[in-house]
Amino acid sequence: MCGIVGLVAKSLVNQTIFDALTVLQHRGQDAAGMVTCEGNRFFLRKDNGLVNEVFRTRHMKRLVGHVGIGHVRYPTAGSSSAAEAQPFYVNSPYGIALAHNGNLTNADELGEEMFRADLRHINTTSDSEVLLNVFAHELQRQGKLTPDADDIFEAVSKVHKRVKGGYAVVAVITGYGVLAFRDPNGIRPLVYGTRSTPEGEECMVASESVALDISGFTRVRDIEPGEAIFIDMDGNVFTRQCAEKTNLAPCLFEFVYLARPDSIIDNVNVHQARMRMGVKLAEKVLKERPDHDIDVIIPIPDTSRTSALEMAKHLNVTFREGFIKNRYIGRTFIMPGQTQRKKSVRRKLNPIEMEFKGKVVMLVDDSIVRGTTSKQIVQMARDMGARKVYFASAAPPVRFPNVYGIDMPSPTEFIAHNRTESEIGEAIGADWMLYQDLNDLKETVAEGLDIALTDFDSSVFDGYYVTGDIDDAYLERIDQKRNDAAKVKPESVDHEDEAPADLHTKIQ
Ligand SMILES: O=P(O)(O)OC[C@H]1O[C@H](OP(=O)(O)OP(=O)(O)O)[C@H](O)[C@@H]1O
Ligand SMILES: NC(=O)CC[C@H](N)C(=O)O
Ligand SMILES: [Mg+2]
Repeated sequence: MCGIVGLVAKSLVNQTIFDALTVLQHRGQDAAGMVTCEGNRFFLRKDNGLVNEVFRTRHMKRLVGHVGIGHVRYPTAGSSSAAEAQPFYVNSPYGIALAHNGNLTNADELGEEMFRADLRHINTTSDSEVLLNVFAHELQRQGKLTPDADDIFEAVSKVHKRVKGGYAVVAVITGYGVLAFRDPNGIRPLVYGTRSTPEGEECMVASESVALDISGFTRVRDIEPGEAIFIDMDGNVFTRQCAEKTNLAPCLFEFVYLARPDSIIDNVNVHQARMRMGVKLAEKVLKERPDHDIDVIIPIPDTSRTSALEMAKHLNVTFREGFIKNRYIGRTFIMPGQTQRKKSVRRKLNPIEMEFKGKVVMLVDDSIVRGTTSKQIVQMARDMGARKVYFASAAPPVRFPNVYGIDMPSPTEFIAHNRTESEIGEAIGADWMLYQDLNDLKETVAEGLDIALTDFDSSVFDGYYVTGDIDDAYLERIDQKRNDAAKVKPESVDHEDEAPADLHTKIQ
């Protein structure tokens, strides 16, 4: 789940895009990039690293123009080399740069089609480069010297016909403006907002509304599944539904873990949804063990804090921050390798002994995927003298691979693989294991909405894939290609050495 942003402003966009990317950093920590456009020229800076490492003052000074897009990357396809950082660029037609959150499930077939039928060259193993080329090809086929919004929307309609998977996209077309669109199931989030300035209205599109908030944009609405929005260079906004068949089925994991709590996604207040997850967990505790002996509820920071606090309140049990998080270490789950993830948990979280000693503790996390965090945390709680250690997860067991933009390709790597809930508890060393039920989780997200939200991409929990194109052979293929062992490279191999040479003018 990368983070994307697109902006058409009345003054330079570089700082506002930078600010947006810093609050979308939780969606991708591996690479960052930005393209700005002035007149008929693009300016590109992208590299591996966090936002404030990639964009130094010297780069920012040269990212000129009042139109641009940005990206933070968490790879789900191809390699993690800097050459696959986004945005990607093609010079024809017009000059287009594109950034993508999600994952295409037919990228291999499309890549082949690009080569054989569309006579286009793809230079990396990134699915996003394929997506850009499909769009470029379809826009070129409109055959216009100066395309208008209708031509651009027509090309997006064609993209929806060819591309499968999860995709929220921002693109900038040289001299014309910024385009954004969302897949027909609305799997990955996309929202837009506006800001008034003395020079006129400015428009931003982003993965999460928090990006709008911090720069004073007012959220207008989510982009609908299949819908596209085009903002021309003067800031005029055009929207159109470009897909024939749509069905809102947002990724349930966004609400559990991926998104920031201060975002609103598909009209769902993520913070409130997580609070309700805590209440549901408390209800389940009371149902399973009405005479429970929990002394204290301790969250595993950061993401579970919101639900753990509400769970404690509902159970009338003390809530304590027993683990202190090192604020300088990023999210462990989205780190690229298991060795790094494993090491990071201990460096990131340190227990406070008095909160554990002699107590029956209920640890709460938002989710358990590989069990990297929970195993170590339970052990830490015991080392601190906890009498009993219980564990609750605000999401059901993660049992199935994700194919829409979360790098979880390999079911055998999940702690829940071939284990019942109580066996998972044993595997992480907990005395009692409590999981949220899937229906309860869905209810916590959908509660209180004006328009009913009934469908979700809940594939990681139930193995149902909303795009309808996923079979066992596909899952087997991505497992072989992207499991942790397949990704491990000998220490001596420098990713930069394998990267295709830079083809485009890039600000160094
Ligand atoms: O079972 P695992 O494979 O360990 O994955 C699940 C854990 O990873 C995430 O935390 P992360 O450190 O990424 O981010 P957070 O600080 O936002 O909680 C998530 O919140 C769980 O704690
Ligand atoms: N997490 C994502 O959204 C990844 C986008 C794209 N598939 C990539 O690997 O770069
Ligand atoms: Mg966590």
